[in-house]
Amino acid sequence: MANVLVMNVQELSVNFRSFFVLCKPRVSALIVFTAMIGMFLATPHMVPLGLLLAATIGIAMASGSAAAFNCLIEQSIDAKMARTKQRPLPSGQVNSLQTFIFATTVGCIGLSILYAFVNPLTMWLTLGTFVGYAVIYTVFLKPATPLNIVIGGASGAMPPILGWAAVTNSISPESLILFMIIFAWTPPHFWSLALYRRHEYAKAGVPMLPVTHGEAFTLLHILLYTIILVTISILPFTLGMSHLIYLVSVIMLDAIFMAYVIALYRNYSHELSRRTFRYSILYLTLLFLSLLLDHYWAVSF
Ligand code: HEM
Ligand SMILES: CC(C)=CCC/C(C)=C/CC/C(C)=C/COP(=O)(O)OP(=O)(O)O
Repeated sequence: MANVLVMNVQELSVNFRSFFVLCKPRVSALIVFTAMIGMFLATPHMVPLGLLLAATIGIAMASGSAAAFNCLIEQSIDAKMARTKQRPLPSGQVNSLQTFIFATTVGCIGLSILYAFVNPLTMWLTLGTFVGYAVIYTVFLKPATPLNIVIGGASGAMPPILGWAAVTNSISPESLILFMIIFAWTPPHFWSLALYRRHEYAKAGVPMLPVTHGEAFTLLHILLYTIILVTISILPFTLGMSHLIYLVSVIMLDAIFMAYVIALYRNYSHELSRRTFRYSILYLTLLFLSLLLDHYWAVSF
C-alpha cells in the first residue's frame, strides 16, 4: 500500500510541465486577469493584499482544475484534432488517474482557499462556474448542440462577478455588465477560430456552428454578436461606471473588431479568420485593462 502511494507521488512529480499545460495556462491567465479587474473595480481603494492574493490564487486553481477536467473528459476528441493532439493526455505524458487526482486536488485546494480566506459566496459562485464549464459545457452541451458555446460561455463570463464578490461579498449590477461583455464576446471569439478549424471539428464529430450550419450562417452570427458586444461594451460609460479613458479606448477597440468582422463577412479567408480570433483575445485584454486604468485615474483625480 505504502509502495503504491510512493509510486503515485513519484508519478505525480514526474512532469510538472504536463500538469501545468493541463490547466490551459494562457486561457486561465486571461480568466484570472478579468477576475482581478472585477476585484479592483469593486472598491475605490486598493484591494487588501491578503484578499487579493487569496482570491486570485483560489480562482486560478479552480480555473486550472476545470480546464484539467475538460482535458480529461475530452481526451479522445483532443486526440483527433491537430490543434489538441499534443496535449498531455492524448500524447501519453500523463494518464487519466494522474489527471483526475491532480484536478481534484487543485480544485479542492482552490475552493477551500476561497471559502476560508475570501468568503463563502465567492466559493459557491466559483463552484457553480466550475460545474458550468467542466460538466454542463464539456459533458452535455459541447457534444450535443452548436449553441454549446453561447450557453457554456456563461461560465467563462463569470470571473469578474467572482472577483467583485470576493471584495464586496455581493453580486452587483456593475459586475453583471462585465459578465455581459465577456458573454457577448465569446461567440465571435470562438466561432472565428471554429471557422478556420472547422474540418478538425467535423473530423472529431463535434457539432460546432460552422460544421452544422456552414460558413455564411456562422459569419452572420459573428457579425450580429459583435454588434451586440459593441453595444454592451459602451454600457460601463453610459451607466457612469467608467469615464473618458475607457470610452476612448473601447471605441477604438470596437472599431477595429467591427472592421475585422465586416471584412471577414464580406470576403472570408482562413487567414483573416485566424487574425480575427487573435484580435479577439487582444480586444478583451485591452478592454479590461482600460477599465482598470480608467478606474484608478478617476479615483486619483
Ligand atoms: C465557451 C467559451 C470559450 C470557448 C469555446 C473558447 C475556445 C477557445 C479555443 C478552442 C481556443 C484555442 C485556440 C488554439 O488552441 O489555438 C481558445 C483560446 C483562447 N481563449 Fe478561449 N474560449 C472560450 C472562452 C474564453 C474565455 C472566457 C477567455 C478569457 C476570458 C478565453 C481566452 C482565451 C485565450 C487567452 C486563448 C489563447 C490561448 C493560447 O494562445 O494558447 N476564452 N479559446
Ligand atoms: C473560475 C473558473 C472555475 C473558470 C472555469 C471556466 C473556464 C476554464 C472557462 C474556459 C473556457 C474555455 C477554455 C473554453 C475552451 O473551450 P474548449 O474546452 O471547447 O476548447 P478546447 O477545444 O481547446 O478544449
